[in-house]
Amino acid sequence: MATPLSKPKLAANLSMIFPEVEFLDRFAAAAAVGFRAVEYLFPYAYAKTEIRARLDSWGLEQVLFNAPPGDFENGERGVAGLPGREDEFRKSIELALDYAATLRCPRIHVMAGLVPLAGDPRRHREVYVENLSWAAGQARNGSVDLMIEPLNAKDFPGYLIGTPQAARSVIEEVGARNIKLQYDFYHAQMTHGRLLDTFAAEQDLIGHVQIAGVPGRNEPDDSQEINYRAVFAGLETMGYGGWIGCEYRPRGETVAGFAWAAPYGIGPKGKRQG
Ligand SMILES: O=C(O)C(=O)[C@@H](O)CO
Ligand SMILES: [Mg+2]
Repeated sequence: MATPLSKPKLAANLSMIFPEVEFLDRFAAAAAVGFRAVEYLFPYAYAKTEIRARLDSWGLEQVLFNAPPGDFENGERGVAGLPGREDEFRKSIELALDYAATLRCPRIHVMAGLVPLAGDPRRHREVYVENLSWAAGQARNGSVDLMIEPLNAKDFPGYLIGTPQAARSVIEEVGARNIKLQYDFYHAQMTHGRLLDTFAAEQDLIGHVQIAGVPGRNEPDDSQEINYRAVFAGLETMGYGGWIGCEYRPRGETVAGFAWAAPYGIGPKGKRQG
């Protein structure tokens, strides 16, 4: 059995965990079980000062959120790679950077978007590279890194970036040091497996990590395909010291599902990670 990573830096994904309480109350819930950092999809329905106040009240660090993704409710998954949406993209980055400054958040996930069946993937990729090049310049002023994340094709059919290799080729073409890869072990297992090998191959670009069990995207525990004790041990061996977002859908009540996280100080008796 792999030795647990001595102290994986776990961040609570407030879009997925603690659905029992309202969004703004999830900050308190995360702190109460021992988290000291949070991430989530979108803050834009709330005043940035209100979120800042929650972070301060509970002594939490904001480590990631997403740029506005287009019409998310109606299925859009980002506009960065959508031809004809360049103005909207620029406004979305300006808004995200404004929130990032107040939330003191060093990372923004920029979703690429879906290529329609009749679309030309090469054209979408071209627009994606152009948009990211512009956004990287804007983000550099605020010392923010922009993340791009390969998403699996079962949950996100048509998503422009499906593999770490595709992400790498975009990042290298943009050539900006503040564009990084968000490596989500859930999507990686759903798409290609060989998790630690592929992580090692891309590690020079990786700026953030997320986890969930496969196949259900539930708690990352022993009932699921991925052995996270081995993953955490591998990350430690490779010297990954960044945040690990807990981006999963609890099967039941969130706190009752934290048995997997107890060795890392998260749970009903969770003490704050040092
Ligand atoms: O679904 C994921 O995985 C994410 O990290 C989101 O930011 C995109 O839906
Ligand atoms: Mg993810």
